[in-house]
Amino acid sequence: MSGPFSDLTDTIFADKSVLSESYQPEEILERDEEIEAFSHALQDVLFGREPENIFLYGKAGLGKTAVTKYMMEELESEVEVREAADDLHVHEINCNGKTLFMVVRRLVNDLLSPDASPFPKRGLGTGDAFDELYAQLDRLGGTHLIVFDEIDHLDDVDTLLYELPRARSNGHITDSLVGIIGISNNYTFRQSLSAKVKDTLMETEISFSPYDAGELRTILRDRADRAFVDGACDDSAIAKAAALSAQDMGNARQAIDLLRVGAEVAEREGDEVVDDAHIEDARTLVQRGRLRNKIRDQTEHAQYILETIAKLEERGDVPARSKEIQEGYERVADAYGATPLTTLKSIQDHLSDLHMLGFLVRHERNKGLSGGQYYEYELDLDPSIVLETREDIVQTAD
Ligand SMILES: Nc1ncnc2c1ncn2[C@@H]1O[C@H](COP(=O)(O)OP(=O)(O)OP(=O)(O)O)[C@@H](O)[C@H]1O
Repeated sequence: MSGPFSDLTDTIFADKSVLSESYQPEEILERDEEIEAFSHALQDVLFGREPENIFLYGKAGLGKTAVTKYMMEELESEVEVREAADDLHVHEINCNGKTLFMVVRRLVNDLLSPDASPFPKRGLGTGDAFDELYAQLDRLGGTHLIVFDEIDHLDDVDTLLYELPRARSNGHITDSLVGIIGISNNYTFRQSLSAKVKDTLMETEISFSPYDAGELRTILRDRADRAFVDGACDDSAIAKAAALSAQDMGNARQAIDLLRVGAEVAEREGDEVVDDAHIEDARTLVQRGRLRNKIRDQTEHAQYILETIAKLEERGDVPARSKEIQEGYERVADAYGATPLTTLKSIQDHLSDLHMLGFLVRHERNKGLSGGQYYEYELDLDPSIVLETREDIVQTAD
């Protein structure tokens, strides 16, 4: 019997998971200098000495997390064979959206013995959480490396960076050693710290620069060898994905995404080899995906305004003045059962924000001799993206 799946065979992918976000490469390519600096900073761990603090800086997708995971695994296996090294414990925590209390509490809970009850969410303060953290570190002993991802997002990072690195010299811990590894997208993070912390924090800084097209080609070729059936991906497709990502931000995640989506396009079209044209299509799809997310991030009323302009645009009624947009917006908001914003000024504020965010093009008009100046607006993206995204949002809300 033949069904919808019976004709499907995988002629392109040998192991698609190699192109997924969760895949951890066995080998890190094109980051020799960063790995060298990282090993140097970590070497004290092998001799049972207090680790250096390490801060990694760099924009998204430049390998900070991949390199850190790789270094931690390599260090863990080296520690096993070194007599002078203490037991090594690695802890990882993402600081985005967390308070200092939440972060310290999470660490305490990671360290507690499995039968102990978790540190309470309420009733105790950050000082109590630090006391418990120190007690647990000493209970376990050994060396603890704590990786704080997105450390610049932490609310009271000054306290963390004042307390933890000095825990031993201040006598809070005696039987354990602690090192901090901070990861941040923000190069000015260090400048934002208080003078007290800046003066006392001794750290090694490692900065990750954007990959160039050649480096991205090496990374992609290695992934492609594992991900695809032999001969299923043209070298020129790899070069194209590398070049497009290098032109943008030199982001390896983006380059890998282009390759994966390009291969999916080829597969859908029934082609057996991924080529440049598939990568071009992938770029359009990825860009559309990014725009959709950007639309979803807008407030409800900003989205109604975008939807209004998209509808005006489909009827050929753009560029439009804010008064016309307001009339359309009121109908759109009503249709969703929402109470529309009432003043023209609030619509104009939204329009100005949406223009700043790159959603709208704004034209300045003068009324000639009668004086006065006003603006007209139209979308700076395909109206179908706005309308489709809105439809999706409405459907998932139902
Ligand atoms: N040098 C490299 N060799 C192999 N794979 C890499 C390399 N650099 C990055 N990657 C891959 O690219 C993707 C993004 O890298 P990673 O998550 O390490 O970036 P990041 O700098 O931590 O970015 P973010 O701040 O966005 O988390 C991952 O899939 C990672 O495996």
